[in-house]
Amino acid sequence: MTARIIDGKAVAERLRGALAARIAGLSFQPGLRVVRVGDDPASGVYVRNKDRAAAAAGFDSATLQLPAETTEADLLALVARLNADPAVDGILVQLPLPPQIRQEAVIAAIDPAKDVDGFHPVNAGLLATQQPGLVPCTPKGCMHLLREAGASLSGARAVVLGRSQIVGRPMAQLLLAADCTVTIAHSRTRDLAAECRRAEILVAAVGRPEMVRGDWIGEGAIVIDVGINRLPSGKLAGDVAFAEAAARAAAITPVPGGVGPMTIACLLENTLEAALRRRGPAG
Ligand SMILES: Nc1nc2c(c(=O)[nH]1)N[C@@H](CN(C=O)c1ccc(C(=O)N[C@@H](CCC(=O)O)C(=O)O)cc1)CN2
Repeated sequence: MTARIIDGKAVAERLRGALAARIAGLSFQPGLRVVRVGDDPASGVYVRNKDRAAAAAGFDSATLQLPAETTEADLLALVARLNADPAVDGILVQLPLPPQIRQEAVIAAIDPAKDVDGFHPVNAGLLATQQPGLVPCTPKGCMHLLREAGASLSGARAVVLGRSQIVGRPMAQLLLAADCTVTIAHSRTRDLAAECRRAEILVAAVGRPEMVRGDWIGEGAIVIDVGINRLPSGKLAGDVAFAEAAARAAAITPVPGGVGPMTIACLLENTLEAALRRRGPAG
């Protein structure tokens, strides 16, 4: 079998186009503020791409850049100001944060109604209890891609490799809500390869370049690779050994050009959703 490549860049472009059309019909511009602390170069690229995509789709978007030595108290004060600003519908604090700032404290300080990352415990709880809330962008993007690949989810055996708060756990919740039979596998799982091989849908989110080898893939599986790992050569690699896996899978996402662009498109989707919930269609 040679896998169909799931083109995340194209799907993201379509989604951004659809969002732009919806925003053009509104009487207000949904507001997004991205906060970057320090000068992590990868974060710089992601934040610029978010700003560019948001502006092109018609959002009122701005990045607030803070120095690397910013204190937790200063960042919390900025979050409080953004929470109170009626022009701001979505707040995203770019991760990772410098070591003097507790990520959980900052996430917990964001108004859940403006938490377009979907990381706040209130939004995590709403997802876990199948109530409407803001859903983390990367898992949401993976669900879009699975639908795009024509995956029939109901009753399918899905394995999520990785148990992070940001990707693995919410991904498992979304697959469960779509009636998959879900296994979360992780570093302590016995015989990871065998668990993965049983999957009809495999979502790899471990952050280890090409850890998932071709013989971990069940014949005809749909493989979603969340990993974006920078190799010493400067090249990007996913968590899945792409060529080996593509020889067995029915469909697979590439890196780059798979899940990454969907993360940004879903951030915009969440910002529009947050704006409409807060303001209603007339603003
Ligand atoms: N507050 C958040 N911080 C971080 C998140 C997040 O969802 N919220 N996710 C990642 C980084 N990220 C978005 O912030 C992100 C990563 C990668 C891409 C992307 O489009 N990647 C391209 C390749 C880009 C390159 O050349 O480096 C691709 O995969 O095609 C978008 C967003 C951590 N922080």
